[in-house]
Amino acid sequence: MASTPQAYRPEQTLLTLGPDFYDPVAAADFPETTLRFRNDRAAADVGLDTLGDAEWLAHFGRFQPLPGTLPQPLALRYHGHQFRNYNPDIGDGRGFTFAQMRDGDGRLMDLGTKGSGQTPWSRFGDGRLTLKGGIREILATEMLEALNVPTSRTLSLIETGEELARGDEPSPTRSAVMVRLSHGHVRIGTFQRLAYLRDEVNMSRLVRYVLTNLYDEPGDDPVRLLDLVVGRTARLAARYMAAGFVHGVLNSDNINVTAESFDYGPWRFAPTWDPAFTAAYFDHQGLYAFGRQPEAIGWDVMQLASSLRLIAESDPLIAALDGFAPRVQAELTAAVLWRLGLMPVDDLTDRATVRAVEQTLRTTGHPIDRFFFDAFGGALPDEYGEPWAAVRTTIAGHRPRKTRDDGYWAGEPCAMLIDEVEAIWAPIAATDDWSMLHEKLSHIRRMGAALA
Ligand SMILES: Nc1ncnc2c1ncn2[C@@H]1O[C@H](COP(=O)(O)OP(=O)(O)OP(=O)(O)O)[C@@H](O)[C@H]1O
Repeated sequence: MASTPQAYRPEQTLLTLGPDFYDPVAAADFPETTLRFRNDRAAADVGLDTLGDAEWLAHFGRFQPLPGTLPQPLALRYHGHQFRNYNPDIGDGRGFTFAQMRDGDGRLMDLGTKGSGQTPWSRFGDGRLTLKGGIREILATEMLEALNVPTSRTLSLIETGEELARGDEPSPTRSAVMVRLSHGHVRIGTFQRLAYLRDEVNMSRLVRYVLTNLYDEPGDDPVRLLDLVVGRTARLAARYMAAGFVHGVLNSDNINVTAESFDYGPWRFAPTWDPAFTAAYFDHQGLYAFGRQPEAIGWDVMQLASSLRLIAESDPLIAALDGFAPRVQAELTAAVLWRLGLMPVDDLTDRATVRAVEQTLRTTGHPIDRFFFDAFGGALPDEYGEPWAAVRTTIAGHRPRKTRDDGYWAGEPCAMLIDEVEAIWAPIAATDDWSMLHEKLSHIRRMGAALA
């Protein structure tokens, strides 16, 4: 991420896809707009940190267009497999792409919304987001960013003064509108929709759009695109595992082809290394359980390959898909070593280290966050007894990537288990006390700085 102040560089590249990809929409007219969270660190990466609070509210609560970018919000069209069932009736039902711009690294970024009102794709929904849902999204994105998982970032959360009815929250519950900063909003489901419609022209156009604008590789080769997506999604799956994160709803409409993680609904962090740990209460089969996430993401990428069959031969697509499992393995090794603050040695040694860590975490049921905190830099404290012998030996064979000088290591590990999420929400719900949230965010950012 760029560290110097960035100029605001607006774009409207999305319009080059043409009107078959989206529907112009308008934001809801909210009874109030109260600023609850502005992410100036993310804003600085796209030159928006100079906005005053009044301008911030005007753009991210009232959706007055930002200069030079999209003239009107666009609700994107997409389909997707939800828990393996194909659903052709989805699309942006409570959000839209509001603006596009370059970040400090020159990447094309989107500002997308959640809870901004109804669209042609709302079906039975109210188009709204609960305040608690927005806060959960802030917590997930900040934690994942600190733990080196590629993720969308929560740019803004504004409370909107409506009363919402929800089955999974005591109702009525408070409303909010969120803006996220994402490296594109092209989902695997965006491709699936075109395959479903057998629309070859737009499929080729979408391949070109993604390669040119999101992968910086001008071209139109669907196999090349699949190969790039395989590599990036393998990395995402591995980093979820090393972070102990369970996304909860890895449907194909929730997989961005840039493999930036997004859409934080019923997510949880796993307290222990339990492959069967499940986040969503409605995931009765454990389809998206902690240990099944690589398989779930791989399945979604297979749907991308099937969609691309519309314009490509199957053999090279299958060959590209075959790269997924080995890449997950290699990325998992790298991600676990990174979280341990260790340098790689050689392939065999690195894999042995990661295998020992995984097995011992699983058999001991030791808290994940505690272990990575204690083991950072390669020396396990004495309290870790006999069951940890193999881990102690293997990690000592690596040079540290970083020392433990940072003040973060003198405190307690920063975790984000469900009880703490609820504990952060409770004082906001009861007395509008936001202090716990802000304390937590600063602890998360201290962890991020200590790990980076
Ligand atoms: N309250 C709602 N009103 C209208 N549509 C909704 C609502 N909640 C969810 N949807 C729609 O249902 C589908 C699945 O919802 P999901 O929770 O995966 O997405 P989301 O959180 O709304 O958005 P995103 O995937 O962009 O983060 C999407 O098409 C979404 O727009």
